[in-house]
Amino acid sequence: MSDLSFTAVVPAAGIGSRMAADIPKQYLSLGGRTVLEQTLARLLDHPAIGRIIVATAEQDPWFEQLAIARHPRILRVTGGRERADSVLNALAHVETDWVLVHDAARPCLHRLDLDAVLAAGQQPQGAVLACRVRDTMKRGDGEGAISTSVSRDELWHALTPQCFATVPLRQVLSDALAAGCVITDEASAMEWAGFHPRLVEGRADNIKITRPEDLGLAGFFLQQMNESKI
Ligand SMILES: Nc1ccn([C@@H]2O[C@H](COP(=O)(O)OP(=O)(O)OP(=O)(O)O)[C@@H](O)[C@H]2O)c(=O)n1
Ligand SMILES: C[C@](O)(CO)[C@H](O)COP(=O)(O)O
Repeated sequence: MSDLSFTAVVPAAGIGSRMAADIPKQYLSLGGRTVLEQTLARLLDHPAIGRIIVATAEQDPWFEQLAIARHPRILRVTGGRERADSVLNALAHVETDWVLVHDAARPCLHRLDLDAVLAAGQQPQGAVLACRVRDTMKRGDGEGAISTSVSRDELWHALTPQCFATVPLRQVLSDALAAGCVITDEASAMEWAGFHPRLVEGRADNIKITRPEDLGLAGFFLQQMNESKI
């Protein structure tokens, strides 16, 4: 697939509160570049991806300092209060029939996983990269004790990229947010509208850098990836 049929949307407007760093986690150093630059490099390399629309915070002073900010395929737009708002703002600038949304905080995306979710996503239901739960899952009682165990059969971690037809996603995300739904990924909005996105099994090292311990892990995964030239 090399027809530039996808636009990538990269939500990068978060503050990284769980990372507890001095700057938003997408601008922390990883493998000699920022997290965001590492993520964008994975997307720029793919022949099916044309433009990349990066949603940053309105007052973000860091993005424009990056050389990649002047890349001809990259457009910066202003994000929103929540991740879903940032994605919706970016979707307003997507002109292709198909779009993939990928977190700025997920730099360890393997090419084969990106190939797979792009191939699976070009159909009405869309597709999300995901990995099966490995641990026994518990639901807490809210007071620090186990309420119950949750069957891990068919329990998945939703990752990104998540791929959909642009027009339906834009409309459904707008409607779901207007209806007051809590939307933490694009698939949630599509499910709310009755769609059943495909699950594309991906690698568990496609981690979302969220907490301090994730940065070192991401550095290790990236080093492994670069050594194996994936
Ligand atoms: N209003 C927001 C909130 C988040 N994001 C982006 O969505 C991705 C996933 O969100 P998350 O990991 O939750 O990032 P933060 O919101 O920055 O983290 P935290 O919840 O710890 O503050 C990140 O790339 C983040 O920059 C965004 O574009 N706009
Ligand atoms: C989109 C996502 O990465 C899929 O797991 C996740 O929902 C983002 O959640 P966050 O709370 O915005 O990090």
